[in-house]
Amino acid sequence: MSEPKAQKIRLYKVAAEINLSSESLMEFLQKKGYEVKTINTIITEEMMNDIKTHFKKDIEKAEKHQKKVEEFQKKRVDYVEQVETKEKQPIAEEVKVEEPVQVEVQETNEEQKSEIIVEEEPQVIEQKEEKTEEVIQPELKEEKVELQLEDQNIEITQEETKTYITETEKQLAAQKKGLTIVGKIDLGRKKKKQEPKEKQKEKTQEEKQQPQQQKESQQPIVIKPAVSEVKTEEKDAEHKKKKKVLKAKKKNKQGDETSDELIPAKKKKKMKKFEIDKHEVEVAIRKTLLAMDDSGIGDRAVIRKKKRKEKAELQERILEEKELEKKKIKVTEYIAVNELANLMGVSVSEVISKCISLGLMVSINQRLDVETITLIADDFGFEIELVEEFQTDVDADIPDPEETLKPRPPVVTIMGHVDHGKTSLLDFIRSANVVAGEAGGITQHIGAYKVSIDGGKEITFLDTPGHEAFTAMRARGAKVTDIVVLIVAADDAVMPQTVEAINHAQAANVPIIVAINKIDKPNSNIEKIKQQLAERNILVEDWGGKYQCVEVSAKLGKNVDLLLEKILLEAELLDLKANPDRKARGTIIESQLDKGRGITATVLVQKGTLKIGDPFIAGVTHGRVRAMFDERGKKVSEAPPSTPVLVLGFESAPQAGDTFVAVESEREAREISIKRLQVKREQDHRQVHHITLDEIANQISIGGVKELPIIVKGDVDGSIEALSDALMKLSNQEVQVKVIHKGVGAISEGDVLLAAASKAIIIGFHVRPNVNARKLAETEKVDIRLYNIIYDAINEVKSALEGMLSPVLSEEVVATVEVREVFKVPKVGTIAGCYVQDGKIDRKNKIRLFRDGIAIYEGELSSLKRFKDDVREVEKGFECGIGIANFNDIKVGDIIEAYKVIETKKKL
Ligand SMILES: Nc1nc2c(ncn2[C@@H]2O[C@H](COP(=O)(O)OP(=O)(O)OP(=O)(O)O)[C@@H](O)[C@H]2O)c(=O)[nH]1
Repeated sequence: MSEPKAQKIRLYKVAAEINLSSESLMEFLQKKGYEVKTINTIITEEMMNDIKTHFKKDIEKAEKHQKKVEEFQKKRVDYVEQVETKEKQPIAEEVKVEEPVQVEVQETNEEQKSEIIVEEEPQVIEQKEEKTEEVIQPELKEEKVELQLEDQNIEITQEETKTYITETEKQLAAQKKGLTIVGKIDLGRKKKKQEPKEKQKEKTQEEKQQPQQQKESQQPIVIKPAVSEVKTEEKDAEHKKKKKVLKAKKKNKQGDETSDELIPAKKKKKMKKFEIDKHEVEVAIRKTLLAMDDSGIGDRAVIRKKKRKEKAELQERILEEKELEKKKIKVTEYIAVNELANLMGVSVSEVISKCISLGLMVSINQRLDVETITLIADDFGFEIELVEEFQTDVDADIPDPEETLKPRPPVVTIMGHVDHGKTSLLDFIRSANVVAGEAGGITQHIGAYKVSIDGGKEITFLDTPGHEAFTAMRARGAKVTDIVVLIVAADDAVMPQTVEAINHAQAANVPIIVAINKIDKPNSNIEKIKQQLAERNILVEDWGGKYQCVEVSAKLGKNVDLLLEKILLEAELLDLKANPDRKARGTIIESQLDKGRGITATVLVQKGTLKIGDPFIAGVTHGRVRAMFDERGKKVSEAPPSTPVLVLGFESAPQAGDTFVAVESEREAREISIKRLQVKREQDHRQVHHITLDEIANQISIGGVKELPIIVKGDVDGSIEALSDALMKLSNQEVQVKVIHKGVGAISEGDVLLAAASKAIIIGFHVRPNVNARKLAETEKVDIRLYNIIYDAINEVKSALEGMLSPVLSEEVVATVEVREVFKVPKVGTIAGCYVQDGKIDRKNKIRLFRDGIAIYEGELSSLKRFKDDVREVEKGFECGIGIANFNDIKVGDIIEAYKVIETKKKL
């Protein structure tokens, strides 16, 4: 009992003590915010306080009741003592049979006590038993024997009751530890419930019989108490004792038929004092029993089992749903390959190879259509859910009625391997056009331009950068391109990127015109190129194929006009038409951050006519056309189909490849933009989540992958895409390059924070960090690298990656030297006179000293001399003097092996 309160007070016990079901108490505590899981939960002091406050009335009631019981008990004990004192006096003869009866009385009391104050019971019982024996022994032994024989049943009952009481007492005593709230009535009741019902019945009947027995035995017993009340009680006890024999007999013969009705009203009145308490107790017992019947131990176990089962089922269902949820990915149409891979938590290469197996040549940043996305997702066991916001009416590309269509210029993309002459060709065409057109116009790079050919015809060229890393741009080019000019240098050959270009064009079902360039070069071999193209299923016209072919010299401009003619011819065949009299619709070619003008983007209008003041939506951004410029920086007010224009008025930078749609009102534009942004945010969020998963998965499969997270910021969207693409391509099984963020604009504090959090480096292409970002980068130790040339960025990252690959250290023995003499030089130490047997020993070499074939020292040279001069190296066949740093124990016959450590960086 002296244990601290906080210990071992379990919920069910407290519940019992305040006459409450454990479940109700649990519910109460749970509502209070406690973590209560079972009825065995230990009640903390805090909980106890809450309980006390909330169940104040119940506790008070219980306490009141307890007090009453105690009072009663006290009186009872006093009375028993009185009786006992009297009995010990010579009234023995009359009270011969009294003892066992007294036990009976006590038994009844004990029962009550067991319900009330259990701790005291064992003593009471024992004492009384002893007393009984004591009294009996000197008295009529015969009777006692007879009584015992006759009363076997009763004796057994007594025994059982005692055992029961002792157990109850023990349990309660254990339960009582540390509890201050009394009110043990329920506990007793609880235990009582466990007692066979018959026994309870018996007891109740015994109790009920008492007055009757009293009545019956009243006459032969002479009792002398002075106070009438005590007298009555005494009589009661005596009668009970006497009647015990009768009762036992009765029991045997008639069973338990005695009822309350048989009790005379008078006696009942006299008993009232006890019966009030008794009644209360009985009511309480019945209540508790009723409550317990509802949730009896057996029932509770079943309920618990049921609940557990239900819980398990629910959890299983949740898990299943989660699993299903996991297998469901929300995508928007034209999601890029890498985004799709991230969403599915698979590697990009897996998605790409899946695309290839579907006959699609794709790059990392290439956007996919719904059908492809569905097919790929299905292959990886994912279900796709198309996010509607990206498919609003605005996006629905409703075909225009035939009669509204008018011819439009072809959009041409020049593709080819590096250095095969793309830029030269584009430049020649442009410059020739400039000369032919408006002289003096300053050519601006806007990613696309339109040229006018003699006869009023026009061709729009997409000026996609010619670097191999610009795969994404090419892919995007193919989406808006009507014709691809495949350029192959006649002095070179069909190269990997030539093949890639062919694949892209064919995948997009875009006709190809072959331009064999550099025919002015003496080593040019046109036929070889045609041959190689034929091997790739590109059979040129003069070889009997369908592909138009022009042999040009971009440098000299030779046959360039012919090429343009062929383009127009091809366009005619394609019968390119668009409705210029509708709201414009096009594609973002690239977006830039212009110092003076803010965010600008090149839009290639594909349908309708874009006018100044038009509200528009482009990807997740929107705006209103504030101004438009052509590639010469000339302001234009209208842009008909196939016209590239630099548009001002974007709210934020759009992405290359985004669809540009002019809408009726700015409000509509804003609403769609907000919706799209929400979807995008959700997607980004999910993507980050999946990247993490991907990382983990990869880490497991690869076994500790090292990775380099990168943030790419640049001035032009196209360059960013290309750079990111190229950087990600540097990934291999050992090192993963992850572009965790990319965007147009200066390097901001946000970028630095992101880099710090992700241990990423920032690559700025044509952009710089602002002052705050620079300061933050210094404190956060974030590496910001700025480049103006794409190659440099790629090469540096490549070397960074090589650095990350643990270098391979190897040794190379460079010389074997024999010690032939040993000199002790004061203040210097031991110098060995040596002969270089093999190789060439260098002053910087590391050495190992072998004696009898065993390496006894490893270290460095302290001196290397030829005669008296210090030398850097000594060659085979020469003598030299060698001093070993921190080592003097050199002996004649020792062999010095000189070696150097070679650190080989693993190449990607
Ligand atoms: N002799 C000769 N040289 C050419 C011709 N066309 C291009 N060149 C040269 O080839 C080199 C590469 O030409 P570019 O136009 O830069 O090639 P590119 O395909 O645009 O190269 P990237 O932009 O790096 O992809 C330059 O030095 C050009 O001068 C040509 O018709 N004849």
